[in-house]
Amino acid sequence: MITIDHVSRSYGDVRALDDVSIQVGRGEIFGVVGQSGAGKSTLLRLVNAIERPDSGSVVVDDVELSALQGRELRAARHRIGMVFQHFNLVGNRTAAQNVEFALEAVGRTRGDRKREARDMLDLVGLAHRADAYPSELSGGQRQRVGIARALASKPDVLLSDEATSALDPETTRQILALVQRLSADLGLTVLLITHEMEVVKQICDGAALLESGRVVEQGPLLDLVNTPGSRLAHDLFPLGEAPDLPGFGILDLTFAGGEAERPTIALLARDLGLDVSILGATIETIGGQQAGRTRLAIPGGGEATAQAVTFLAERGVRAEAVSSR
Ligand SMILES: Nc1ncnc2c1ncn2[C@@H]1O[C@H](COP(=O)(O)OP(=O)(O)OP(=O)(O)O)[C@@H](O)[C@H]1O
Repeated sequence: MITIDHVSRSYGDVRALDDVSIQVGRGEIFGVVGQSGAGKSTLLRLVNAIERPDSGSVVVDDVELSALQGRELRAARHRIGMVFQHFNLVGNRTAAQNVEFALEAVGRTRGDRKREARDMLDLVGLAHRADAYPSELSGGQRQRVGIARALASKPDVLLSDEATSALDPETTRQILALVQRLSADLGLTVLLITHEMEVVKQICDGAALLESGRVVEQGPLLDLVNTPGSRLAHDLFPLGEAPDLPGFGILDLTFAGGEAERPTIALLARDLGLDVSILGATIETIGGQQAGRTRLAIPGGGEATAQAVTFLAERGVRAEAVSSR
């Protein structure tokens, strides 16, 4: 649905994007993460056809955006909805009128606009506040209006620019659940940029990590979790600094999919006769499957730790020795 193919974009001497290729399938929710200045907003502007790449191509729904001009370009933009961190609502217009603006842009009649705007607000659970002004709405409600507006022209693609960064954790969860439901119900493809790993964990099917304009990792979330040394996996499931425990080896285990449900650690302790301690664990449901990381202290140091790594590998659990003495 979205194919970003070998795209580069520079501003003067700054190479904001450097040979970036990302594919997002229809109905998929894909997250792009990276530190400030990594190139996330630039990427979104290219997918939104606000800017063009210096080289490479951006194809959305089989249409190459960089080849379009004038009316065709405007029509293609209406196939793409956008939500923003600070909602970007018009302050002296009601929630309904904000949504009607988007419908006016695609040429709906006045009567249709009113009806469709109410329908859209209903879809995001805000029909009862249709006549409220943005200043009378909470942050979460404003973002619901922003989503209703973005989806009013019935786009195939929703782009989200840090849409939950200004919201508290509970409101963030509710807005993400709404986006996930809309994506499933409407077959909407979602590309979101965020610096919040919680967002990626809660709703993304896949993710890419951008660094200085380059993609350093990308893939389906469960594959990333299973990739040795994956930085995204470490960021998704942080265990913090490894403690210094003399006489113990420290092992970080990564579980993804079915292994999380098996009593692997109990087997390790029983079969190898090790008094294993669990120092930390983080387990979540990703794409309907359990995934996470667990940090163990293995008594006996190097040899016992190596034995444990082999034991776990034989059972499909990846273990990395963090430190051993
Ligand atoms: N219009 C512009 N003119 C000049 N430089 C720009 C422009 N837009 C982006 N850049 C530069 O390109 C690089 C990538 O910027 P971009 O805004 O895409 O990063 P980002 O990952 O979105 O950062 P943030 O999370 O802070 O928004 C930065 O070095 C930035 O200074």
